[in-house]
Amino acid sequence: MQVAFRTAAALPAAGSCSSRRFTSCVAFLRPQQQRRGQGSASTAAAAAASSLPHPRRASTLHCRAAAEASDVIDVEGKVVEDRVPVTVITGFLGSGKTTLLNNILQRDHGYRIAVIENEFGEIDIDSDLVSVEEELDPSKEQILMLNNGCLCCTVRDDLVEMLNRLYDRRSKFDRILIETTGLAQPAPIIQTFFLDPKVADRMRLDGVVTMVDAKHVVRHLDEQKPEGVVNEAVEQIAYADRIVLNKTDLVKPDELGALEERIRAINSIAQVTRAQRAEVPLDYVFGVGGFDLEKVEEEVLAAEAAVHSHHHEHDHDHECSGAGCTHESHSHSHSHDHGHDHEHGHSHSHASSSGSDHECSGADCTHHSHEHEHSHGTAAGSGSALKAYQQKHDDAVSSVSISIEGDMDLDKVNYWLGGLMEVKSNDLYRMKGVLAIQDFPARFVFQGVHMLFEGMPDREWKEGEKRISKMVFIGKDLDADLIREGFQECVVKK
Ligand SMILES: Nc1nc2c(ncn2[C@@H]2O[C@H](COP(=O)(O)OP(=O)(O)OP(=O)(O)O)[C@@H](O)[C@H]2O)c(=O)[nH]1
Repeated sequence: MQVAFRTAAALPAAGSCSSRRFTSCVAFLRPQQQRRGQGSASTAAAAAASSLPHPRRASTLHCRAAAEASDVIDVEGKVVEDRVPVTVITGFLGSGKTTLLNNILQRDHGYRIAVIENEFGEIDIDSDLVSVEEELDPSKEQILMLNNGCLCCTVRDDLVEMLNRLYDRRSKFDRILIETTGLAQPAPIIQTFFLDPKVADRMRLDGVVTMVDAKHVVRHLDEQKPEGVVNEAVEQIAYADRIVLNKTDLVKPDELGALEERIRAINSIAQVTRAQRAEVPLDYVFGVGGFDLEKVEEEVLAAEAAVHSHHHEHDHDHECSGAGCTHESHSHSHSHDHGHDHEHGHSHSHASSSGSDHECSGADCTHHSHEHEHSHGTAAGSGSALKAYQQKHDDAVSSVSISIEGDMDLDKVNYWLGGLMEVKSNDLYRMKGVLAIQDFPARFVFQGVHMLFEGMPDREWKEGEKRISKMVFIGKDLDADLIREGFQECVVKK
C-alpha cells in the first residue's frame, strides 16, 4: 500500500524551472518578466500589449498553485490524482446525450456513477428517460437534477453547491457525469472546475464529450445569430475533447466525411467518431484526460495530423483546368456538402456548396475570390520550419495549429502569449502546446481555457530530437497570420 501525503508545490525561483510543476516559467507573466521582455518584444506582441487596459496579466491568469496544494504525492514522489473525475456530456437538442448516458449506465463497467442532469423547465423529463434508480444506493448510479435553468448560466452556483454536496458522499461513487441541456454553453461549466477553489480541489474535469446530430448539425452550425449571441452548436464542438457524430443512420455515408471535416475545422484537437444510437466504447468517454498536461503532446500531434490530412485531402479533390487558376493561390479547397440538409429549407452563405464539385474552366477563374471563406495558411517563414494552418469556414470559430523549429525566448513567449490571452481571452476557447525554451532541458507543456492557464515542464528533450514547439488554438475570429507572426518573433535569433 502506498503512503500518501499532501504537499503544496513550491513555485520556482524567478528564472528557474526546476520544480516538477510550476506556474511561473512560461506565460505566467510575472510583471518583472513582462517588463524585461517589453523592450525586445515582437511587433505582434507589442501591438497586442499596446491595447492592454493595464499590465495586470499575472493576476488574471490562473495559477495551478492552489490546485497543486491538493496533489497527493506518494512515497516515490509521484503525484497521485485523488480528485473525482467528471465528464460533461453536451450537444445540441436531440443530438443523443440521454441516449449516450443510458448506454453508459446500462453497461457492466463496474463504475459507480453519480449523474447530474440539467433540464430546462420545471418538469423533469430526462430523468424519466434515464434508466436508473434515483434512490441513493451505493451500488447504483444516482441522478441529481438541476431543474431551474441552464447549467451554463443561471445555475452555476447550484452546480458548485451540488458538486460539493455530492463530494460529502464521495465514498458512494467513482465518477460524476453531467448532462447539460442542449442549449448549454460549455465554457462556464468548464471554468467552474478551475475557478471554484473547493471544486478544483475535489474534482477533476476529465473531458467534455459533445454529441453531434449528423442529420441536423449543419443547420445549427449555419444558423446566423444576432451580434453577440453565441451559436451553442459551434461552441459545443469548439470546447469538446471528444465528439460523437451520432445518428449516422440518418445521412448518406458519403456525407459523413464532409461533416467530420466541418467539425475538425472548428476543433482540430478533439477526436471525432461516428456512431448510431450513441454506441461508443466506454474509454471514448471516460479517461479522456482532456485537461491533463500529460496528454497535451498527443493531442497537439493529433491536431496537427488532422490538419495535415485535411489539407492533403483537399489538394486532391480539387481540379482546376483554367489558365488563371493556380492552386497555390487558393485560400480554400474544401469540399463541404451542405446539401443533405436542404430538406429543411436551409440555405447557407457559401457561394458554392461544394468545393469538390467546383471545376475551374475559365481563364479568369480565381477560387480565392469566391464568397465563401475557406483558407489554409500555408507553410511560411523563410527557411524556418514554421507552419501554420487555419481552416476557416463561415464559422468564425476555427482551429489554428502552429509548429516551429528552434528555441523560444522565454521572456518573449511570456510577453506574447500573455498579450494574446489578455486581448483575445474571450475568443480564445482552448489552447494546448509543447514548447522548446532556450536553455531548458525539458519541454514545457501547457493548456488553457480562456484566461485559465496551466503548464509544467514535461520530459527532457532527447538526444538528437528536434526542438520543435507546437501550439493549437481554438477560438473565434482568430487571426492566424498575427498569431503565427507573434510566435515566430519569439524564436531565439541566432
Ligand atoms: N435515428 C436515430 N435516432 C437516434 C440516434 N440516437 C438517438 N436517437 C433518438 O433521437 C432522439 C433524441 O435523443 P436523446 O438522447 O434524447 O437526445 P438529447 O441530446 O438527450 O436530447 P435533449 O435532451 O432534447 O437535448 C431520441 O428519440 C433517440 O432515440 C441515432 O443514432 N439514430
